[in-house]
Amino acid sequence: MAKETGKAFDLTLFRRVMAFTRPYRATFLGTAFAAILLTAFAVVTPMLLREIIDNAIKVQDQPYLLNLCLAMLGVLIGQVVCQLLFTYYANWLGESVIRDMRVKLFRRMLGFRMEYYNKSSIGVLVTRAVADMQRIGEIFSQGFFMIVADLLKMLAASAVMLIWNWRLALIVFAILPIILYATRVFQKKMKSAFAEVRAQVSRLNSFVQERLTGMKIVQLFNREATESRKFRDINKKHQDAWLKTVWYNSFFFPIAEIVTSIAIGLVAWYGGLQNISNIQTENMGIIFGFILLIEMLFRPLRQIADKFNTLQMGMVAAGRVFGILDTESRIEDAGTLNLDHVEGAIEFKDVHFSYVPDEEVLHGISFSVQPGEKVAIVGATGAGKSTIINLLNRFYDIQSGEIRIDGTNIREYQLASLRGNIAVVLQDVFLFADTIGNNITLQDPEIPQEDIESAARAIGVHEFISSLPGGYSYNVKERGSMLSSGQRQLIAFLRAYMRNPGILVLDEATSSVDTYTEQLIQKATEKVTEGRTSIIIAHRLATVKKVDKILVMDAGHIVETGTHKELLKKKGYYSKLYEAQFMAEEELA
Ligand SMILES: Nc1ncnc2c1ncn2[C@@H]1O[C@H](COP(=O)(O)OP(=O)(O)OP(=O)(O)O)[C@@H](O)[C@H]1O
Repeated sequence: MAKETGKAFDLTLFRRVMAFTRPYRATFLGTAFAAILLTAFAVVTPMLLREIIDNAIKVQDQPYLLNLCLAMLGVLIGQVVCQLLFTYYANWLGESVIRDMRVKLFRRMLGFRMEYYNKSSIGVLVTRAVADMQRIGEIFSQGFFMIVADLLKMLAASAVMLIWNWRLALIVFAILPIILYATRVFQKKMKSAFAEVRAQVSRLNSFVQERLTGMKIVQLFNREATESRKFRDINKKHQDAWLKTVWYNSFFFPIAEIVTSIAIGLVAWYGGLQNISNIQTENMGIIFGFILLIEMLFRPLRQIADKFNTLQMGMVAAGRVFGILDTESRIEDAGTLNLDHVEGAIEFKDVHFSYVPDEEVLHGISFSVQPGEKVAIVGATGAGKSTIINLLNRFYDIQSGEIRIDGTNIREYQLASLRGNIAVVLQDVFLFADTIGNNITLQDPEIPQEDIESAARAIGVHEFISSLPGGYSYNVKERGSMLSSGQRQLIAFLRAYMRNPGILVLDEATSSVDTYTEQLIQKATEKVTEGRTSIIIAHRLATVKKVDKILVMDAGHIVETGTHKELLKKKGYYSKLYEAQFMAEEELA
C-alpha cells in the first residue's frame, strides 16, 4: 500500500504517478520540449537587446536595427505560441492522467466488499475521487513541468550573466540569499495560513451540509437563530483565515519587487561606473540585458517554492489515492457455475457469521426453503434477519458453515450470476436522482417501455405511476425524495419483478403507509412472490399469515419454525412477538 512516507520527495511514488502518462508519451515529450524552447526564447531576448544597443543603436546601423527588431518580434511570437502550447498541453496531460486514474479508482470502488464501506467515511472517499484527483492533475499543470521550465530559465539566465560579465553576475548572485530568505519566510507563513484556510473551509462545508440535511430538525426545534449565530462565527473565522493569506501576499510581493529593483539598481550603478571609468566600454547593452536576465532569474525563484508545494500536495494526494487502489477488498469471485436456470432451493447449514472479528452475529443458523416456497423471517430488532439477506447474495462471506442454492455452495456460482438471479427489495429503497423509468430499468436501454408498463400493470402499480406528473418520466430527485417510502418500495417491487428472478428477497418496510398504498404493496407482494422462492423479512400480519413457513429469530438463533397457526398454538416466543407486534393490526382489521 502506498503511504505518506514523510520523505521530502518520494521517487517511487513519483514514478508511479508518471507511469500514468505512458499512453500520452508524445504529449509528454512535446510539453518537455516546449519547456526547453521557452527557455531558449527567454534567453535570446536579452541577447538581442544587447545586440540592438551595442551594435545597432550605438553605431547607428538602421538596416541592422530593423532586422534585429524583426528578430525580436519573431522571438516574441515564438515565445507566445510556445507558452500557449506548453500551458495547454501541460494541463491536457494532467486532466488525461486524472481522468484515467479516476476511472480506475471508481472501477476499484465498484468491486469493494460492503465491509470496506462500513469502515470508510463516504466523505473521505468522495474527496479522494474528486478533490485529491484535482491535486494530482496539478502536479502536471502547475508543478512538474513548471518547475523544470523555471529551473532551466534560472540556469540559462545565470550562465549568460556569468559569460557576459562575471563581476555584475556576482553582484546579482549576492542579492539572491535575501530573496531566498524572504521567500522561505513567506512560504512558511503561507503554509500555516493555508492550513488554517483549509480547516475553516472543511468546517464550513460540514456545517452547511449537516444543517441542510437535517433542516427538518433545525426547524422543528426552532434552532434557526442559534444555527445562524454559529454559522456567522464559523464564517468569520473563515474570512479571518483568508485575510491572513492576503496580508502575507500583500507584504511579500512588494518586498520581492524592492529586492529585484535593488539588484537592477546595483547592476546599473556598478556597470555604469565601469563604463565611466572605461574599464569596459561595452557595458550599455549588457546593463539592459542584465535587467531582463535579473527578472528571468528572480521571478521564477519567488514562485518555485509555491510550485514545489503544489507538487508535494499532488504527491500526498497521489499517495492517498494509491492507498485505495492498492486496497485488497474484493469479494472472491472464483466460482464458475452459472445460476441461470435456478430452481430456488435454499439451504443454510450451521452458518456462523460476524461482521467484526470475535463478535458473532449468527450462531449456527440452519434452515431450508423448498423451490417456490414463501418463507418469512420474524424477530426483534438486531436479531440477525437482514444479515441473512446480506449473506445470501454474498455481500459478506460467512466464517463457517455452508449456504447452498439448488444444492450447490453459493461460492461456486459466478458472483454476477448469483446476484443476477436473486432480486432484493430493501426496506429503505434507494432511488437515483433520475426518472422512474430509469430507476426501474437501471438505465438498461434494451428494456422497452411496453415491457415496463405491462410489468407495472401485472403487479398493479401502473395506475399509481401514471398518476404522477410525467408518469414514467417523473424525476424522483435525490434519493427518490419526491416519493413517500411506500411509493419508493412499489418502484423497487417493479424493479425486482422486471428481472424475473428465481429467488426474491423482500425486507418489508416498517413505516406505516396510507391504506391505498398498503393495498398496492400487498398486491405487489403477492404478485412478485407468486411461484418463486421468496424470503420475506416480515413486519406485516397479512404477510405472516400467508407464508408457507415462518422462521423466528432471536439474538442470532432460529428459535422456532412453523406456520402462523402452528406457532401461535405453541405459545412460545412467536406468540409473544405476535402480541407485541401484530395484535394491534389484527384488532384494527
Ligand atoms: N455492517 C455491520 N457491521 C457490524 N455489525 C453489524 C452490521 N450490520 C448489522 N450488525 C449487527 O448485527 C446484528 C444483526 O443485525 P441485523 O441488521 O441483521 O438485524 P435485524 O434483525 O435485521 O434488525 P432490524 O429488524 O432492526 O433490521 C446487530 O447486532 C447489528 O448491530
